[in-house]
Amino acid sequence: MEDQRSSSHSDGSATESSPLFGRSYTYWSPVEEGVTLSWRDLSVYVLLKQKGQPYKRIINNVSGAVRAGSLVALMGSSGAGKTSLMTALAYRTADHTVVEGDVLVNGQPMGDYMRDISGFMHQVDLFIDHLTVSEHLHIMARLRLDRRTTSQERKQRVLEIMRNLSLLKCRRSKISTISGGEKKRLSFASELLTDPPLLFCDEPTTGLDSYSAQKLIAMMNLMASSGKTIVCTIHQPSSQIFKMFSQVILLASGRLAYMGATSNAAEFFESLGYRIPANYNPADFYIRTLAVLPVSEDSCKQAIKTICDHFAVSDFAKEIDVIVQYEFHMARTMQIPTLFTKSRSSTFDTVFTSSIVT
Ligand SMILES: Nc1ncnc2c1ncn2[C@@H]1O[C@H](COP(=O)(O)OP(=O)(O)OP(=O)(O)O)[C@@H](O)[C@H]1O
Repeated sequence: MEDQRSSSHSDGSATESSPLFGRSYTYWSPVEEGVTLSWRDLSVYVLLKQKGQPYKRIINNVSGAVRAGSLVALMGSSGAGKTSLMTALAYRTADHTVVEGDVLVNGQPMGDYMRDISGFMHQVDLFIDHLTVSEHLHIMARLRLDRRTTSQERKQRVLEIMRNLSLLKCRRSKISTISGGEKKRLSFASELLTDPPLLFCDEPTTGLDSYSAQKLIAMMNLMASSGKTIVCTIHQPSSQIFKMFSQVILLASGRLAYMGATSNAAEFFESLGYRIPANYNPADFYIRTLAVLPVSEDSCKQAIKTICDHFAVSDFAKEIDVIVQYEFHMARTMQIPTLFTKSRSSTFDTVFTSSIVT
């Protein structure tokens, strides 16, 4: 039987495959193989423009990995750092933001190519209201698809996307007249035109009724099972929607409170004495447990710190760490430089260590 870890090409060159993903490291092709995203010691800072406190740390030294074919829920109470972490992983941070740490995409340091291999669905839909659904998608196809794509191929792609996202029946409707659910699906469709292997979605279900939200996440789940990697920030998913996510990342005050299989989160919280009451939505329970309530701010912060500290040394964290270490080890073995620092301003170095507000 062939050894899964190593094989050789017809040209005799050695190939090392990840025992975790069966992926080759001798060439880099996220489109063919799906994307595994891994990050190590990632921190995000924002520029405050205040005297004496120029930077505030909003993501605090987190490491993690998301496998190809996963649908990941990035959750936490308001202000926990969900959007900040996701935009950093998507290489789409704002100018006033500094990201420190390493992010690898299938063992390669992330870079400007992220825009070519990933889609980003924004929380707020930006459309020209008087266009029809079909017109909007044709314009987006012209802008986003490879220049060599023929007009016939573009038409075909738009038709296929409308069919897959149940937009055919409203294709001739002006965007101003379609429903909230249809708008969300149109926004998602625009990101899917180029068929990116990696998708980031910022609160895709906000403003949707439960049926439309479930339908959208079910579509994402289907896409993930065909190999895409999809990361979503999400607020208050129903139990049914929450179960559709294979992995969950729980953030609290910029730290990791849990990351791993959605189905294992309850076990971790239970090990710390937080048992989900019967008939309670697990997603709501985690968010409540990690919320800082104004009436008991200090004790909430202490409880959150305890949870994050326990998670950092838990078996769940070790499991993730194995993947992260492996990805970085392979990058090192293949002599790929992993250092990644985005939008680091020249003033950053001089003020950095003395001025961080956490
Ligand atoms: N430009 C900024 N200046 C100062 N603070 C900021 C800035 N951007 C973000 N923050 C703070 O960083 C923290 C994390 O923000 P982020 O938007 O990532 O949180 P979130 O979990 O996505 O929140 P929400 O669920 O409310 O959208 C918040 O406390 C926010 O106020």
